[in-house]
Amino acid sequence: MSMEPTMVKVRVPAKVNLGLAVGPVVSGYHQIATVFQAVGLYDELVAELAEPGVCELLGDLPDGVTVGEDNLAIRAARLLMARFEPTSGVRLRLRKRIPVAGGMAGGSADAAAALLACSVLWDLDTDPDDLLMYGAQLGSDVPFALMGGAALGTDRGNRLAPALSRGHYHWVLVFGAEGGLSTPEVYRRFDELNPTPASPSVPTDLLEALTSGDPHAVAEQLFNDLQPAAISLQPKLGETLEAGRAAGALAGIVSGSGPTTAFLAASESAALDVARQLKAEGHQVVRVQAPVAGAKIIG
Ligand SMILES: C[C@](O)(CO)[C@H](O)COP(=O)(O)OP(=O)(O)OC[C@H]1O[C@@H](n2ccc(N)nc2=O)[C@H](O)[C@@H]1O
Ligand SMILES: Nc1ncnc2c1ncn2[C@@H]1O[C@H](COP(=O)(O)OP(=O)(O)OP(=O)(O)O)[C@@H](O)[C@H]1O
Repeated sequence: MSMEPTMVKVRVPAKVNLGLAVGPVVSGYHQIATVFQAVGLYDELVAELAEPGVCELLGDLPDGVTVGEDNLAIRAARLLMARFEPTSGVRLRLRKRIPVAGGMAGGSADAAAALLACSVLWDLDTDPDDLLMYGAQLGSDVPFALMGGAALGTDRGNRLAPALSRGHYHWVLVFGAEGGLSTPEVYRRFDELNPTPASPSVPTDLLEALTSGDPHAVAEQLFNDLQPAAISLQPKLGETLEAGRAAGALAGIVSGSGPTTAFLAASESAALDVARQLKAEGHQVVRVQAPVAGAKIIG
């Protein structure tokens, strides 16, 4: 009797970049230095065994994502299928909560979830490092979605080292009200605004703040080199950042390439107050804790 499961369910988190330094382009990608933190906002993916050769995605997906071959979850499953030629196929079901084109690595999260789910479903001979390597082939943010927690990312963002982190952080996320932002477009605007960027690095002050466990210290060190580019494409983001600070957040930043904005609060009750006020002003708001684990099997 086979002990292999016929169905695997994976939960995978979104990310924020606590610091994002962007440098020059090398081979089509910007060199970056970033501190990733996985936050408690999750997509869920179920992978079920299917007839040989089948690789398909079902699910009621939000605007901007299709179930077709370009979906990152499908691309991840296809990559493993081509590499390992499993005897059965796979049917994926995706439940998205991470905003699409929101700067929180939602598509990357789904690719990470599919890699993990399919490797278990097909009982593949892969270790965590193999999955990180396949992830990097699918997108710069995919390895971190597998790893979770807090990490330093360099090169294209795909080369990871775990970062020491103490404490729990309370964030209020505000989703973009004017649709998503295209990551390549934000990087292009960055190039227009910064014709000769310096080689990127993460300040040790940020890493030290993270080990202190003090949200006030971390709040002082938050930065995002893509923020001016994102604001230049969606000027209202500047007003949202102001609103979050006025509502009592310690600091606010654009998350990654935006347009999600992330506000760090001093405590859970402070986050509740910030969220309540921003909601009353008409913003679409979610409260999350961080750091959380990376892609994980939950059934
Ligand atoms: C903004 C961040 O989310 C910060 O973590 C990432 O840098 C973006 O990572 P991602 O969405 O996984 O990006 P990928 O799917 O690898 O690349 C999409 C496109 O974004 C641009 N891109 C991405 C990553 C990078 N280091 N430099 C880039 O210039 C490139 O035009 C690339 O073709
Ligand atoms: N499973 C998926 N979920 C969301 N978008 C996907 C997925 N697969 C492919 N895409 C495509 O990728 C584009 C970027 O989506 P995504 O949600 O990953 O953006 P993002 O969160 O801004 O990315 P990042 O933070 O990594 O830059 C979408 O516009 C969509 O067309």
